[in-house]
Amino acid sequence: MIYQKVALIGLGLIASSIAWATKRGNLAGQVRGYDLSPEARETARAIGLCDVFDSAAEAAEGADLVILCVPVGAMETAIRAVAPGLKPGAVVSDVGSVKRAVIDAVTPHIPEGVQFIPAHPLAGTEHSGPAAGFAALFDNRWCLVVPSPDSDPQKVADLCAFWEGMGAHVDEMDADHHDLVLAVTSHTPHLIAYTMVGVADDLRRVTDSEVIKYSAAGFRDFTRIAASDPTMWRDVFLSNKDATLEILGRFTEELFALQRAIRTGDGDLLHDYFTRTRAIRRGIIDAGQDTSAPDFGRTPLARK
Ligand SMILES: NC(=O)c1ccc[n+]([C@@H]2O[C@H](COP(=O)([O-])OP(=O)(O)OC[C@H]3O[C@@H](n4cnc5c(N)ncnc54)[C@H](O)[C@@H]3O)[C@@H](O)[C@H]2O)c1
Ligand SMILES: O=C(O)C(=O)C[C@]1(C(=O)O)C=C[C@@H](O)C=C1
Repeated sequence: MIYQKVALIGLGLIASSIAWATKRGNLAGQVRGYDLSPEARETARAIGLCDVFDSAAEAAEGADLVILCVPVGAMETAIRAVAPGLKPGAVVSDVGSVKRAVIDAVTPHIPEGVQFIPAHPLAGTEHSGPAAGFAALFDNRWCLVVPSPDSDPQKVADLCAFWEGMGAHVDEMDADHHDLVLAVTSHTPHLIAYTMVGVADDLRRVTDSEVIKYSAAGFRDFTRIAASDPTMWRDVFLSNKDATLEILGRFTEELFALQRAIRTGDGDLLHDYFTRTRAIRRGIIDAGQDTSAPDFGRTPLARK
């Protein structure tokens, strides 16, 4: 057991997965939780997720670790609600998909004697809410921990051990580098998926239901990603503006180059480009880093 009491603020996909994974690994004596939505609290109680309280302050009372599991734009409200009652020596962490904006929003509200050690598990699905979580979500996935120079090494080690206990591999990263890397690997790809599904939806008006009826596997993958939570992703893009716009600018330039190659019939350019990208994918698989197994325990039935 790593912590006596762990409190989860926001009981959605990530928090509910943390609750199940914590129980599976016997990592805490008690898991406490609160969600702003009365329906989410009711569902969490009904499925026996954790001890659910009717205020954030009560949930965080006496907790050794408080994890903010709310959308990035709600992190400040969440820390304000728990800060006055935090136990001296407690650690506050989060799971937000963006790190710099969360650090800027949360740090000013951390009381004396409490440490804020941000984290981000690189695992998720397109589902949300307390019923969407399952214990295996973090198995063999990365969790990036973002300590500051002031972080107590023992508290960082405990938080890393907690994530490892939930099945994750842990790495430490600087907040700005995290935001740039995630803009490439997660944020911009989501925006492209949202856009592609929007384009198909516009086209559907022309081709009736053909776009959906004959959708191939690649497009179906886009629709899965584009079904992700609108609040979460609105907040991600507004909070990681600079890095996303930088990567989107580069993406647009490449897209124009490929568009031109198609128009001018430059088959060599297209072939060279696709050869390069195929080598990247094969390199990932050869390095044993491919985690895109078809199901990967995503089904809620695998919860316990
Ligand atoms: N979904 C993913 O794939 C994924 C992966 C890694 C990290 N994240 C990050 O994890 C966080 C949570 O994402 P999720 O997918 O679990 O979202 P979710 O929509 O499933 O759950 C978020 C919950 O927070 C609650 N909430 C909102 N404001 C609140 C407040 N002030 N106090 C208490 N509860 C509040 C909502 O009612 C909701 O139930 C986000 O910051 C997101 O960026 C998500
Ligand atoms: O698999 C998915 O559904 C996800 O989009 C998960 C995903 C990702 O982009 O990989 C989404 C957002 C996160 O912050 C971390 C993980």
